[in-house]
Amino acid sequence: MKNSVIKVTCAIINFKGKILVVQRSEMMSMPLKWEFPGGKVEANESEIDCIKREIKEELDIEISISKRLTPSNYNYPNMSIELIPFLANHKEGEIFLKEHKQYLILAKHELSNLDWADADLPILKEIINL
Ligand SMILES: Nc1nc2c([nH]c(=O)n2[C@@H]2O[C@H](COP(=O)(O)OP(=O)(O)OP(=O)(O)O)[C@@H](O)[C@H]2O)c(=O)[nH]1
Repeated sequence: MKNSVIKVTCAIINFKGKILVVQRSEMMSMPLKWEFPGGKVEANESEIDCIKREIKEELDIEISISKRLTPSNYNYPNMSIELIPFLANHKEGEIFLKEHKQYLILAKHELSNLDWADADLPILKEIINL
């Protein structure tokens, strides 16, 4: 399993022109790192179904997807991931965090101040240049 690439989707969710970001909890791997909400694609699941499911599970909100951005391939010491980003809009529901420590809704120029998971850095760059 060590050599297989794990597919992970994540969502860059637009809230009135700002972007929702979440911080991993102390109990998760990569504790306290910031990331875009999302998670692993399950067997026989489409990327779009995956991101909608993960957002419902993690934040209890519904989103609509507007665009797939460029995937980021990253080799962590113990695993390799393909992180697949989607631009999304908040459709309905109030945010209720099920797993993460906290969330922030930030303007684009504020994003780079956070301590991000390494795989997210190319995605961050793409978003800032959009
Ligand atoms: N959701 C999400 N995961 C990310 C991002 N960047 C990044 O490196 N990851 C990594 O991709 C994996 C996502 O899987 P997950 O969210 O389903 O994982 P998890 O915390 O349950 O995983 P684990 O318990 O296996 O570590 C995690 O190892 C996470 O650290 C990101 O922006 N969003």
